[in-house]
Amino acid sequence: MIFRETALKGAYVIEPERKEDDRGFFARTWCRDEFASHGLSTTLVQCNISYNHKRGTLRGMHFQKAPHAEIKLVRCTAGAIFDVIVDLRPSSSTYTKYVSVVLSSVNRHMLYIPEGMAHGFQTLEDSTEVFYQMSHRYEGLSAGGVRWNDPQFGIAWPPDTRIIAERDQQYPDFMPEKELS
Ligand SMILES: Cc1cn([C@H]2C[C@H](O)[C@@H](COP(=O)(O)OP(=O)(O)O[C@H]3O[C@H](C)C(=O)[C@H](O)[C@H]3O)O2)c(=O)[nH]c1=O
Repeated sequence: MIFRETALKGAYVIEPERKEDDRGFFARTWCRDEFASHGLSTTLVQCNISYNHKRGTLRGMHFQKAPHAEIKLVRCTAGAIFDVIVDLRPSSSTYTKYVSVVLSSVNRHMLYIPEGMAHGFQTLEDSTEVFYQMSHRYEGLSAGGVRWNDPQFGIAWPPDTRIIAERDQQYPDFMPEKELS
């Protein structure tokens, strides 16, 4: 796998290395030793699927509050997503900055998301499916979120007619520091 750190420290775009032959190709999408050698978590507690009927479906921006903060490895196994992470680590030099990347069933790129980041995506195609590996179990009572269109972050989402859950529309404006309490 090829690991490229993003502008947000600790977040990586990971590209599977294809072993091609005339049948097609084989590639690893996760390897404990390779992840450990890059200083990335090898803790796997839960795997999730997110299936989305329509292009323009926007889920996020979500995180779990401490002590249930989670590391995520996200990839798109059908269709394509505009994937976004926001740095919510007050001590980080990129606090409140975001990074976006297109993950698709064609490029097979993955996004490794460390603790302290909000994550969300907008689907770019109908029938888009996302696969997650999580370092921590789901703790609904620790679920936190910031709003996808919060001016504090200024995320440049692809223009589209969006499908967004009521909860995701209603997060209050981000208040630095207070949000992470
Ligand atoms: C995340 C999660 C949810 N659920 C249940 C809770 C609800 O009954 C149902 C849908 O949950 P929710 O509406 O929070 O799903 P999303 O809006 O897709 O949330 C996800 O969207 C953004 C993009 C993320 O990065 C997280 O994976 C996650 O927060 O699944 C579970 O049972 N286990 C889980 O790990």
